[in-house]
Amino acid sequence: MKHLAYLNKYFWKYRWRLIPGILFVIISNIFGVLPAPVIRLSFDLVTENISIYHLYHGFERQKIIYNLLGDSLLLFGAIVLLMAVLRGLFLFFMRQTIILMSRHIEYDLKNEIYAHYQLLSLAFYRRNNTGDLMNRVTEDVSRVRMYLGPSIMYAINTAVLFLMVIYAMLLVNVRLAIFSLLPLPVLALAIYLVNTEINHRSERIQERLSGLSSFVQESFSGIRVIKSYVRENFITGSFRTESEAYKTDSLSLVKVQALFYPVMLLLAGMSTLITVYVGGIEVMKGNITAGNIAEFIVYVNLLTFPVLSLGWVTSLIQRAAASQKRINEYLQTVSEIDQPKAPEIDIKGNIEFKNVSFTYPDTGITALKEVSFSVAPGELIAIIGRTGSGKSTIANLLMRMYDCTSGEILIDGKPIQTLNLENYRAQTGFVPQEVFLFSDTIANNIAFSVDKMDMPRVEQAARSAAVYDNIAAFDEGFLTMIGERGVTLSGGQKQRVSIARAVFKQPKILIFDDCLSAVDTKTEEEILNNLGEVMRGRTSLLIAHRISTIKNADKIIVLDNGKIVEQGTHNELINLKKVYFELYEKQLLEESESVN
Ligand SMILES: Nc1ncnc2c1ncn2[C@@H]1O[C@H](COP(=O)(O)OP(=O)(O)OP(=O)(O)O)[C@@H](O)[C@H]1O
Repeated sequence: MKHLAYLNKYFWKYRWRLIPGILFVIISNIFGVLPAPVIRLSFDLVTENISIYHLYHGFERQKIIYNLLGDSLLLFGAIVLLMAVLRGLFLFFMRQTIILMSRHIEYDLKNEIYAHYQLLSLAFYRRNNTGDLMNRVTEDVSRVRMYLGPSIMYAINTAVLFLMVIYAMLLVNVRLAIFSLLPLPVLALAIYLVNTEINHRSERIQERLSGLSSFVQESFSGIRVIKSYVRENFITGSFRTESEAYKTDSLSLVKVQALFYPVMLLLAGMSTLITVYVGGIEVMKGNITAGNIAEFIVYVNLLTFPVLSLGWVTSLIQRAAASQKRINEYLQTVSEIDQPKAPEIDIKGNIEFKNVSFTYPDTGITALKEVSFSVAPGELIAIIGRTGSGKSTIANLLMRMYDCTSGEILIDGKPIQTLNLENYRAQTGFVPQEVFLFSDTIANNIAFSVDKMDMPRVEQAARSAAVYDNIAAFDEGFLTMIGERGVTLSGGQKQRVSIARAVFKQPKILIFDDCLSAVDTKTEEEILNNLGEVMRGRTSLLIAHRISTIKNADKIIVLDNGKIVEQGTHNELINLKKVYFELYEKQLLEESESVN
């Protein structure tokens, strides 16, 4: 329950919906209880007057008594009807305030969680899977809403009604009151147990369902592999097994649900039965009137639904508390990357790594060891090395996706951690190794860094990335949709759109993480020539595997197993005749073999 206390700030925010809501609950219950004494009056009226009516048998007066009785009953009926209408009206207001409040809070909470997600570091996203992150904004928030809306509403309703009805019952007859209320706690407990079991089984079904959809999603994504390995039958079989488990669980849920209504009706019926039996004895003793029995039956019926909802509400609150606990875990997670409130400055592009070592927090892999190098503004630095040698890690640290474990990274002589993070990232263009494009138009993908579209700049960026002609060849040009429901770009086209996105930003520092691997050497040359223009006056960091890509760099760093093993210009490194030279020879050999 303490986890739900987090939501109290929202109750305060929406207090002018909650307080009238509670008032409407009270008023609607008054109109719910009042018909009971009216019904008692009308019952007693009939029983008392029926003998007088018979007494005047054969007399003119009998008709008058009959009419009088009829009129009075009609009046009582009209009063009961009016009360029901008024009760309905206030129930409507109650929903309009409390349920609406829950929807507003649901909206606020979703936004709060999502905004918090945006602040969290890359390491957080590595630690948690996407499905789990999504569930907290959707499923968990929906469960919390059930607490904020229906649970609170029914809980208040039950409390108010209980107080009113039990007070009214005790006023009439204590013994009858105790007897008629006796089965209700049993009813509440039974409903709670059945409900818990229903929730338990529903949860299992939900897990099965998400397992099933993940399975289907993965098999559709990997359909090419499935077909080429002729595994369709195997996959269909696996799907059938998953579906079978889902069916079995669904059937077991239906069995428990089938129990729900009979148990409820049986126990509610017991209350009425006891009321009539004990009430009858009390009438015979002369303690109460027959009208009181009718009145009590109305009371018992009034209490049945709140008692039912008590079990339901308890399990809803339990589920909401578990969900809020999960939500709080994320909301209380703070990003490892702190964002200092430093002033915004224009960076020049001087980069210096001083004895930088880095260990990935989630895996404990030390990816960089005592790395030191510096780049002057406007220089092009290239990094080459075997896979897993730590090249992308340098790019990650430079984008401040992580902070280094030891050593220091200086930008224009200032430690990177002291810079205004948003301002710094806004002046840095990053082309990641794994291309990611949004399901949107090509133009919007390229102009992702700005709110307002600038078509000439988009076209220029596309030219620099040597992808302009490809885009122009599409029927809708830059307005072509890409992604799930749009055209599928080739690997090389995607890489170039991704480059155009970074170039569009016109940043002070450009980082290309192995982003020319999917283009042929001719296109690579074209891109590098174009980028030569773009990169003038900007510091660039080019990560690559091919020496042809980087040989014109001002400085080349050769990484091996997280350490810098050589650094210098292409000619200097060739003259060293060590690691770089060997790599060069090997690549030349591979090229001449592929030509032959
Ligand atoms: N997000 C991560 N979390 C944990 N470990 C990581 C992460 N990214 C990389 N590593 C590990 O760090 C080491 C260096 O990886 P990195 O991606 O920097 O190499 P790379 O030189 O860019 O390789 P490639 O050329 O294959 O892209 C590897 O051992 C890798 O397994």
